[in-house]
Amino acid sequence: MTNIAFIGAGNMNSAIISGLIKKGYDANNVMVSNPSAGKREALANTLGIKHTSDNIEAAKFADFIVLGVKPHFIAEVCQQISQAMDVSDKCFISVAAGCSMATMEKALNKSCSVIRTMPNTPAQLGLGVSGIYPSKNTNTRQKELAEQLMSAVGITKWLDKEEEIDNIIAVTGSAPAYFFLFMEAMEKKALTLGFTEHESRELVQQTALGAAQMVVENDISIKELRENVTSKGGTTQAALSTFIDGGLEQLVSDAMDRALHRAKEMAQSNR
Ligand SMILES: NC(=O)C1=CN([C@@H]2O[C@H](COP(=O)(O)OP(=O)(O)OC[C@H]3O[C@@H](n4cnc5c(N)ncnc54)[C@H](O)[C@@H]3O)[C@@H](O)[C@H]2O)C=CC1
Ligand SMILES: O=C(O)[C@@H]1CCC=N1
Repeated sequence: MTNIAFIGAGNMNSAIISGLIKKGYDANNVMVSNPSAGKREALANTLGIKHTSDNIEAAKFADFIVLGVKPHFIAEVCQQISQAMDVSDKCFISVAAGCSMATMEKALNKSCSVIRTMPNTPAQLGLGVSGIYPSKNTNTRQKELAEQLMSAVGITKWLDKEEEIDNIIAVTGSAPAYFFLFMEAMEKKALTLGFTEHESRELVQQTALGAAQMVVENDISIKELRENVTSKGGTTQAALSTFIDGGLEQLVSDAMDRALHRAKEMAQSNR
């Protein structure tokens, strides 16, 4: 089994590591590195993986290095590692939004393999979606490993162009938060209707789960599923017309455009 190092013990790397270990990847082959001890130790204690505060130690341990730090730290971490060792046989896989392949390749200063991936936090449950875009220097074995890593935590979509990573951010990377925002709003309203906090959450989460599962298990379109709930002149139609009159579809489209645009802006400032 290949040793994998995760640089950063934050939300995204934790989600991937949890998913990977749940899928049966040997914890002895996984090391996480993070400067502060709290999240790193909690993760290591829960999952039995190795941990360190030293990125160099983690990078020496592994051939496959997952960069899960904020986008503006990616180049700095690449530089730190490439200055400390020969990285030519290593594969760097970045989960960062808004940090380009060119920026990483420059910071690594070697023609090693770099892969950009864009997962999302449902990876924690094995229900993630990851876009994957490999550099020209990535060999078949490294691509297979990337596929093994990301498919352990959900479905994968290999991309032909780097720009498509930004589209994936808008459609899946940021998108769990869109649904959470909607569920939060429903939960708040349920409270005002007299349900307890526990009841409000349970009612909303079960409805969201049921709706998502209906989409998964039915061959009919999402539009048709919606129409099946909507009796003519009934309560659902009354609710939906409020969303439609409020411009929900345009709002969603604008929000996704904003995510896309922000990814490009970040890539410029993280050069
Ligand atoms: N949270 C999400 O839903 C998603 C996040 N991403 C990407 O994942 C990356 C990380 O995001 P989050 O996990 O949300 O952030 P986070 O803030 O939860 O995690 C970042 C972690 O990196 C650590 N760190 C900071 N500097 C470090 C260094 N020099 N060496 C090692 N560790 C260091 C921090 O202590 C922190 O634990 C970002 O680049 C983001 O674009 C991608 C897809 C989804
Ligand atoms: O908000 C962000 O920038 C990251 C990338 C996708 C999800 N979270």
